[in-house]
Amino acid sequence: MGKESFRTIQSLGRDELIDELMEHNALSSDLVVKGYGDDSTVLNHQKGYQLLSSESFMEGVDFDLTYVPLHHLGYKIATAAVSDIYAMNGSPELVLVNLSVPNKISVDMLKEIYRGIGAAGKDYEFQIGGGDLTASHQTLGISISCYGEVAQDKIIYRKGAHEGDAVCVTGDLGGAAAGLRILMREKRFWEEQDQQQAFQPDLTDYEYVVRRQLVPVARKDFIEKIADLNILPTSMIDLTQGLASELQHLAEASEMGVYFYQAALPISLDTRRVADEMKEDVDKYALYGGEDFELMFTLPEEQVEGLADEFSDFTVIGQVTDKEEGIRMQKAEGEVVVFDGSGQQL
Ligand SMILES: Nc1ncnc2c1ncn2[C@@H]1O[C@H](COP(=O)(O)OP(=O)(O)O)[C@@H](O)[C@H]1O
Ligand SMILES: Cc1ncc(C[n+]2csc(CCOP(=O)(O)OP(=O)(O)O)c2C)c(N)n1
Ligand SMILES: [Mg+2]
Repeated sequence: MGKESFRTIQSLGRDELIDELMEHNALSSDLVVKGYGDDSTVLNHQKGYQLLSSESFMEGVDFDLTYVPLHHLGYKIATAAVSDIYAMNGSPELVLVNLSVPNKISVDMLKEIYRGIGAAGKDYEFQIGGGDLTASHQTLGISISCYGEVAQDKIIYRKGAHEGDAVCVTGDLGGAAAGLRILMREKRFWEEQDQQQAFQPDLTDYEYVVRRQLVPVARKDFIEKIADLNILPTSMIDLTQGLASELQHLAEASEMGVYFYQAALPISLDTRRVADEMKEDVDKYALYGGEDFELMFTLPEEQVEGLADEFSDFTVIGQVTDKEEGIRMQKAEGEVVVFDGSGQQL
């Protein structure tokens, strides 16, 4: 391939890349209700829909073995995979685990990863159904595909948000990014020492954010609560990447705009404390940090109170607007900023 034809992945962007790759897909099976482009793939099923989601973690890109306990790694990747099933209002049933294993990883280390996946299986109620195992030269790679189910009249897509709906998020945002900052700082500190000792930082002051990074929890509780209350959000997505990017995904799929308030972003005090210490803007953790695995959903205004009466761990951050209005954030001081197509703030 000539050098002029070498297009870098960065030059295209993630969503455009996936679109281009998928141009090679030749078939459109009757089984498939929604192919790629939402949190899970949706298939027809006698009783409802089947859901499929997939997550890959590469050492050095998605995790760093210096500071990630292996059972946490197993739990976290399972969380990431089931979170996409919950984001469709489904329940996970089974996962397939693919491992690419370098020589530096022992049997006991792999068993630790599986202990984490098994613990997630108990919490989220899925079975480990099989997988694949291959060797790798240097780096550990793990991928989990998750199979789940949802009743036809309960499925929630990214599309479906209506003008005027409240835009809501569960839990708090930016904690995982704050935790990553702390772990990276401690690693740098350790590297600057003579590295005689194993990496054993004292993280007691940062317990909350470090847990948010290492062992995030998918919001099964929210899915169960809305089922109990018979509340059906009009659209939903999980927050794997930062809020800005997922707002873009939801707004685009729904062909709507979103107006939201910076001051309304739910951010814990522990997360704020880390940003202060790092002299960084905490809202950037929430907007661009990612890995919070919270759910963002839209709900007709008149249903918000009913949900709030029964479930307190969610926040209204704004409302759905006309598509022409784009994605806009009103800053605490009143200034309004627009987000462009890539989710970056203009
Ligand atoms: N390599 C790929 N080929 C085809 N589709 C892909 C690929 N990677 C991701 N997708 C699809 O793009 C959509 C978004 O994926 P992704 O950004 O990984 O979402 P999430 O953050 O919810 O895991 C999904 O529908 C997924 O199936
Ligand atoms: C060593 C290390 N580097 C970076 C991160 C941060 N990180 C890893 S995955 C991720 C979220 C986005 O992941 P991506 O693969 O783009 O998401 P998906 O395919 O699931 O949408 C972030 C912020 C991390 N946790 N550990
Ligand atoms: Mg998702």
